[in-house]
Amino acid sequence: MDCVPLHQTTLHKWTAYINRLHTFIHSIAITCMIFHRFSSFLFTKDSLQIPLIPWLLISSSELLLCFIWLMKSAYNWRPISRSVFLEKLPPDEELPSVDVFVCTADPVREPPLKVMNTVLSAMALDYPPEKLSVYLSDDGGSSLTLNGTHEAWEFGKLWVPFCRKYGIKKSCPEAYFSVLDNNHDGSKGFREERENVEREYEKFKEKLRIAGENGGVNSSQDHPTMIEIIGSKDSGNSDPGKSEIPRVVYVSREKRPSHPHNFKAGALNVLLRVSGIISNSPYILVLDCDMYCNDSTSARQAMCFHLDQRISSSLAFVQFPQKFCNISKNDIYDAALRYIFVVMWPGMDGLKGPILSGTCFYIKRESLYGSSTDKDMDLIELKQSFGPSNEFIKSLKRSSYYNNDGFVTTLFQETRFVGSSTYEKNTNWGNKIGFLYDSVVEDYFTGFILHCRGWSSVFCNPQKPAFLGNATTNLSDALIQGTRWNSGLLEVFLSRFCPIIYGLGRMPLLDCMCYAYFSAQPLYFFPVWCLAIVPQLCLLNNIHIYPKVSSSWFIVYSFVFLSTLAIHLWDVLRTGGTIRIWWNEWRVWMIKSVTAYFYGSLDAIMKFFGVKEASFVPTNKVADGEQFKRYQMGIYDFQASKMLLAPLVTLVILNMVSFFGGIGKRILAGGWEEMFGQIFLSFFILIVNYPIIEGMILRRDKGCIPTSATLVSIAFSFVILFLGSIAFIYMT
Ligand SMILES: O=c1ccn([C@@H]2O[C@H](COP(=O)(O)OP(=O)(O)O[C@H]3O[C@H](CO)[C@@H](O)[C@H](O)[C@H]3O)[C@@H](O)[C@H]2O)c(=O)[nH]1
Ligand SMILES: [Mn+2]
Repeated sequence: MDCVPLHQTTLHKWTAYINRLHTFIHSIAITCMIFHRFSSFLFTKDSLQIPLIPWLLISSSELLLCFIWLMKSAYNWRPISRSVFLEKLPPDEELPSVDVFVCTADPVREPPLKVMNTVLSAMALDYPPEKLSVYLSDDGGSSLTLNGTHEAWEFGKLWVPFCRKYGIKKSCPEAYFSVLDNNHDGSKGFREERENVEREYEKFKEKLRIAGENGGVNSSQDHPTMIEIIGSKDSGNSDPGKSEIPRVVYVSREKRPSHPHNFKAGALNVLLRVSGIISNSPYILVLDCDMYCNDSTSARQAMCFHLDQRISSSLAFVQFPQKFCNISKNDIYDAALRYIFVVMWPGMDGLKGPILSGTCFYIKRESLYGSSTDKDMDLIELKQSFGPSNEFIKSLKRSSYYNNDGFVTTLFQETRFVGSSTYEKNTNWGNKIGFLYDSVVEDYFTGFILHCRGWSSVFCNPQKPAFLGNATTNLSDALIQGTRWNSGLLEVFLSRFCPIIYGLGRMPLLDCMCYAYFSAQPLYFFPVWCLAIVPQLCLLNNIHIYPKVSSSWFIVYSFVFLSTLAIHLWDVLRTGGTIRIWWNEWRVWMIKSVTAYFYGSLDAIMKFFGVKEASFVPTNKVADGEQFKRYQMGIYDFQASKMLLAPLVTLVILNMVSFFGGIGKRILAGGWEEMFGQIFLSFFILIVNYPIIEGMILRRDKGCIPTSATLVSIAFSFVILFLGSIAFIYMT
């Protein structure tokens, strides 16, 4: 059979050349720098005489920065982009079926209306409806969500045919009705129908609102399995092959306090089993409850890769970028995670493919079943891996099937069985099959193991965002979320699956470096903390740690500094960013290093020593009006816990003291040449973190830094300064 190419790949040759050249030059510079750092300490008796402890801290920081930079350079090696040929897809009858998994966990932090919009947007995907099933996992076990699903189904009966009839791509009702549609304004029939659907949508919203007001409280940690195939009773559709709207299944797995439920990964694995028994589609779209489909053609786009015979056999998943509808122009918290989706993922796409990113991906079911589906496994072995359900084991060998009315009670019982909290006991779920449990960033870890097993992935980043979600738009939420991610990432780094060790030999070196960078990234906290404290204390105590301005070694250090700034600027500008974004990303990086990376690392280290258990606080999806306004205006909102603020403010105060103190001393005692590097470093830290100074001194609104946090930080800074001076007097 002829192999029709369904997509095409473009290598960004010039970008790759420039990147590689930079990597080469920068490597030479950092080698010189490290050489100087060590030789000036060990051999020469020149003017750089640093006491042992500061030297150790500074040199290990520099080494760590170099190591992380080296890993990161792999992302720049071979950036590509891709485009698809939708018109070359096989006819609808030949398309494989798709199961959509939507996860929700908490009706308060994740309002049912949002979740239902996601469900509806998935129901209205531009795909044969009989080949589409939408599964909603409700970890909260909330009657509000179940009730909402019923209402969504009712409204879906109107919404889905409406989208199909008029080819509406923005298939999320809330998003669709919030903009005036001028594509179709000519036809009167359309306008009438749109008005009618909009009225029904308002009614639907009202019903959810009223239910929300009267809703009871459920125990999200302790409830039985609850599975319902919505609308199966009243579908009245004698010919399921011709159904108008996709099947919707509500799944709330059993949760008991005595059994670990493994958070989102656990929920997804239950969906894998339940859907295996019900529809067993070969491809699965995974969505977070706040990520709606913004372009209904995404399933077809994904099929342009999954069905392209040049790559399909080893392709595990097609990852779309996470994009957000609530990002402001300045995006002061870098909530869009811009760098990840515009620089890193396209870079990995040129290698074995991007990292699995939690949501917005179409994955091949088979890839999640590990090597256990080998044909020659017998029933006992299969049951040891997959658990005792016969029906589920049967599904492993059977291709997808759709039976609406043929769905009998015994099968239904079986779905409840596979959703029970003890089902996975002594099986390979979460360990070798399904989404993996070893890290709270189940996406990163599962993707890593898939790549280790030889699967590849593809990054599909169309002009029109295929999915849109809600990003965290306040400092507190962003840092709490970042702490969880970084804890999970470092957890992998510290485990036996550490990418640079486990990955080597299982995947190409460059991919290995990309994975290593990601999991080592929380360690940025160490150099950032050190370089924001040690040179400053040295400055105040007349110890110089960088070469004199007139020395040629000074050029090496300056070059490393400027070249790091420059390559980042190049990355931002070549991907359509601005200087402002570049500067902003620096600031966010520093803020995160001091807080989220730091606490994330602490968390991971405590888990490593068994002092702490894994936890997953779902991110808040309800925006505070005032905070959101400030975010939109580009004004930092420092309403966060002291635990998050104190480190930031302390370091800023410390740098203010050392900057002004350092200059004062130079005026009195001279020594500008030796101390220039350190004075500049403090200056740089201060201008990058200017909003913190502003929030502490100049602002008096609700989002400013609370006086109590400032006082605590002043106390901390004095302790550090005091300890620093004692240590230096003692050492020198
Ligand atoms: O016990 C849980 C906890 C969470 N979730 C769901 O998981 C999703 C992601 O949770 P969220 O609180 O939104 O976390 P984020 O940090 O925003 O999520 C990012 O990071 C996660 C890994 O930490 C990935 O799984 C996500 O896809 C990615 O968007 C949401 O739909 C939740 O409802 C569950 O189903 N069960
Ligand atoms: Mn989220």
